Amino acid sequence: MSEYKAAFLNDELSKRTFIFGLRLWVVLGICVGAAFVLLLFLISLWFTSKRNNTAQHIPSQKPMIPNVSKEIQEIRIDHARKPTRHQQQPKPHQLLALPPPNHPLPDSESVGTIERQALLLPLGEESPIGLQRIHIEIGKDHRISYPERTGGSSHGSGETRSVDQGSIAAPEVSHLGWGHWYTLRELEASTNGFADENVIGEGGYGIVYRGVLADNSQFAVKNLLNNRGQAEKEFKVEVDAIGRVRHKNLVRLLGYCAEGAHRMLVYEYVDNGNLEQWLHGDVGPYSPLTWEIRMNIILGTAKGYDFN
Ligand SMILES: Nc1ncnc2c1ncn2[C@@H]1O[C@H](COP(=O)(O)OP(=O)(O)OP(=O)(O)O)[C@@H](O)[C@H]1O
Repeated sequence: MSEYKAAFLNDELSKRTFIFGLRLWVVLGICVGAAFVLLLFLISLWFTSKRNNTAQHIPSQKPMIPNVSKEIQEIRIDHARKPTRHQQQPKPHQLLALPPPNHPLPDSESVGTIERQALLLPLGEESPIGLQRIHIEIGKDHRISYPERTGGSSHGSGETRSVDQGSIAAPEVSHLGWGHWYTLRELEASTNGFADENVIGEGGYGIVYRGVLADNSQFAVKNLLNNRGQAEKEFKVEVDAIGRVRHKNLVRLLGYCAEGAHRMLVYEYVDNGNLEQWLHGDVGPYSPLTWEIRMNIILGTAKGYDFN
């Protein structure tokens, strides 16, 4: 019986069809192959659409990866006044300028070759952005000369509004060795009087505001809290450690303001958010930080801590 069936099947499959006279088993084979290819195609389509949906869940206000807004150049500073290793420890937010994936990281040797460099502008020069700057020369005694100040704090809201003209005194801090001295009035004007809507963050030592200069460039100014003289301490450490150093993994300190009891630090503005936001913030169901990016963050952080 089974032999009969096999012979019958053989006969049937060997019959020629109307499709180019091909035998039935050939046609069936072609159909099975085509169905298999179609199935593979549909599966790949499904995977592609799933991936696209995932990408759409990532918030659009943030870039896919924390790109470097711009490269921070290294500078060479005076060896004799090189801060101690302890002083140079940058804080996490200062490592915001993260290297993009595949970006070659600086080797610590190239960063560590530090020499004297004149960084500062002539005394009393009026800057193109309308801010009067102090000029400090890295010289033998590292002293700072202050231009004659006229006028004082005049507008704005927030805690600095209470500062009247009479309370504006020459900074008591000297021997800073570096920096641009901004007046309280100038910083008030560019932060809309330290308005709440200009707040971009708050740390353990003070509130950070976004400021906009006349040429539309932005900066970040940290108004140091003065709890039991903490502002003065933090101010000195920050200016001494960061002020004279430029490194691609460190946010650059542009200058400072020291008037009366007020101590403020002016940084370049880095619009990348902070590391905590990227690691623990609302970035959607899937973090855009790939392992490669995470490795670069870790390496960049380590390099930032070790740029002696
Ligand atoms: N230069 C900057 N550009 C843009 N945002 C900044 C800048 N500096 C600070 N911020 C924002 O302000 C927040 C607070 O910064 P801040 O330096 O005061 O605190 P911190 O470093 O996070 O903590 P702490 O000072 O207590 O160690 C940062 O997390 C960051 O979001």
